[in-house]
Amino acid sequence: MTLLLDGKLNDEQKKVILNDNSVLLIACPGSGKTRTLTYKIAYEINNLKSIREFIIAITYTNRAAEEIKERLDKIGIDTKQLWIGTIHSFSLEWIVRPYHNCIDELKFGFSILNSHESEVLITQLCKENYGKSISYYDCGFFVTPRGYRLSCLEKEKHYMIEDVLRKYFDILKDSRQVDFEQILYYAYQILDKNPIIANTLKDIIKFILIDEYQDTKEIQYHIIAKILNAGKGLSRVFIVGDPNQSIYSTLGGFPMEKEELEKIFGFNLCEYSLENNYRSSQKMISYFENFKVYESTIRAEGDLKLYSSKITYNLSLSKEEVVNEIVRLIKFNLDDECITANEICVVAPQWIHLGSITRQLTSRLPDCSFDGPGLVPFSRDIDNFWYKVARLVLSEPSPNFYIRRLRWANDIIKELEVVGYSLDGLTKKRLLKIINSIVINESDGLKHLELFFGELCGFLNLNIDSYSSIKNHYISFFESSKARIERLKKEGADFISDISSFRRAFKPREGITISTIHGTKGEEYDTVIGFALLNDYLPHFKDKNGDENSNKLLYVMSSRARKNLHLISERGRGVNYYNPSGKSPTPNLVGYDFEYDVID
Ligand SMILES: Nc1ncnc2c1ncn2[C@@H]1O[C@H](COP(=O)(O)OP(=O)(O)OP(=O)(O)O)[C@@H](O)[C@H]1O
Repeated sequence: MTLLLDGKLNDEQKKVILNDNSVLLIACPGSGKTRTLTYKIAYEINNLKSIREFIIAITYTNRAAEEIKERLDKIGIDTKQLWIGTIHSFSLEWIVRPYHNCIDELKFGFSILNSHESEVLITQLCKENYGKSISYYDCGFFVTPRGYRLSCLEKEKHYMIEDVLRKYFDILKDSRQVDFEQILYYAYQILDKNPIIANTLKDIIKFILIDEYQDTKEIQYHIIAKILNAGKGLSRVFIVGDPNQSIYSTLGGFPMEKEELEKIFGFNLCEYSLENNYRSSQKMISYFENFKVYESTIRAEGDLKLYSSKITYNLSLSKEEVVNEIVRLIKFNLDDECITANEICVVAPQWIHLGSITRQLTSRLPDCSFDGPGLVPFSRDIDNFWYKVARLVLSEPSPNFYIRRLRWANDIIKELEVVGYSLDGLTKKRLLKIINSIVINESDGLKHLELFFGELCGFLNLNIDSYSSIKNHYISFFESSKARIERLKKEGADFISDISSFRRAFKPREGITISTIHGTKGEEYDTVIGFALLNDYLPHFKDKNGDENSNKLLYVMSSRARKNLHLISERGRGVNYYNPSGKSPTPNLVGYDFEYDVID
């Protein structure tokens, strides 16, 4: 395939792509996983024998799916026979929607409860039944082939949570609603009880890719296994990830062992690894290798291989001095290291520390802009029809985004077709033109969208009262966005309801990023500044596997940095009667004997 000769792939990557068997690929940080996946998909699309065959690529987030789609567009690959998205979307589109009549609870139809609606319902049940003893945040659960498991680490709360969830599931059953986790459960049940369905799917699905397998849940492996098993080795799989970066174990994610994968799939996997890191300096790699939980080889191969990284660790500051120190480090990176603001990321282990630091940094560095945590004023529910429309309303109609926006317009057209709206010659290009032509003069973001949607419906002659799912999505989009804006305003983000905050969600990354460590998964920056690296936060005080999980988080955080890394374990946080000197530094950092740099 000539595409593989375009010089963008190294020999390791090429070998993996050209392997025509099923593959397990362990890819170290910065080894070009996304590039390898993109070319592998291109290669497999090229090898399909019939127009009825499909390739399925399962990504951890919708954002990763978008990125791969865009890269395929760029290299000119026709993606008609590719389906790419999260396991939830796959399970819904390919299994639960087409075969819901195999499940008693769903056979008379069902609707999807989005995460906001689920939060409202569980919050109400907690309050009604247990006052303030438990909250929505205690009630996290994930499904397994044998039923659901709670993610709350406080065992003494479990009997209350189980009671609330029982009531919650009963309400969902009576109202024929399904939440996100249940999509996986029902998909598994459908395949498990009806082997003929897996048999039909295996004839269409010739190849399945799973990205970030280290964060894949047991039930997800088993859903895929049902299809592969039916194929008796004729449908192939390509699994890629890095066990050292498995940071979602509380949500049930884990890297399944090769032997176990082979057992459930019913065939052998060829194991490969990508060991060249194109991101970081050798010094940075040597630093983060210390946090490895699984053995692996990592070689610096990028342009920054010999870069003289600054790696600092400060444990003497008080919490009152943290902002000053972060400002000093940002200025050092901007002024002395000539690093741009876009390439700096400030991280902490938990959300609670980020709101106030964003506000303080914004006022201390007025010339810098910040891409803060959760600063998106509407809910990003990818399955919501009006979210899909909002993406087009809020993104810039520039040539750079034309292909992406055309694809988004196509998603809307498909959705309109599904609900039975007569398209009457409406194409994606025409829809885009209509949207680009609408002008609304309203600075409040939600009002702006309301007016825009109204105009658009007028143009399309679309009466939303005639389409129940579109109407429900409308209500849900505005209700969840209002709730989100209220919460963000309470946290001090007064500017959040302005249309400019809405638009920012679809602009390329701008300014200094502020994020949790989890939120930096898959990202890369020149400089990473980590603070609140303290015992109880990292590792979390209830984490029974704290030592291993804190190593993995430190590994993920440090491996995002290309050039510089600055770590801070400040004193004086969490001071109380029993703990007058506050939380101590993260043990895995204090115990690491490294010759840190000092920046005067
Ligand atoms: N063959 C190659 N030659 C040179 N650079 C490459 C090659 N493959 C990938 N890269 C570059 O390496 C960098 C890291 O790639 P990418 O972000 O895909 O890594 P990753 O494996 O997903 O990392 P992580 O698991 O840490 O998120 C990117 O800047 C990418 O352009």
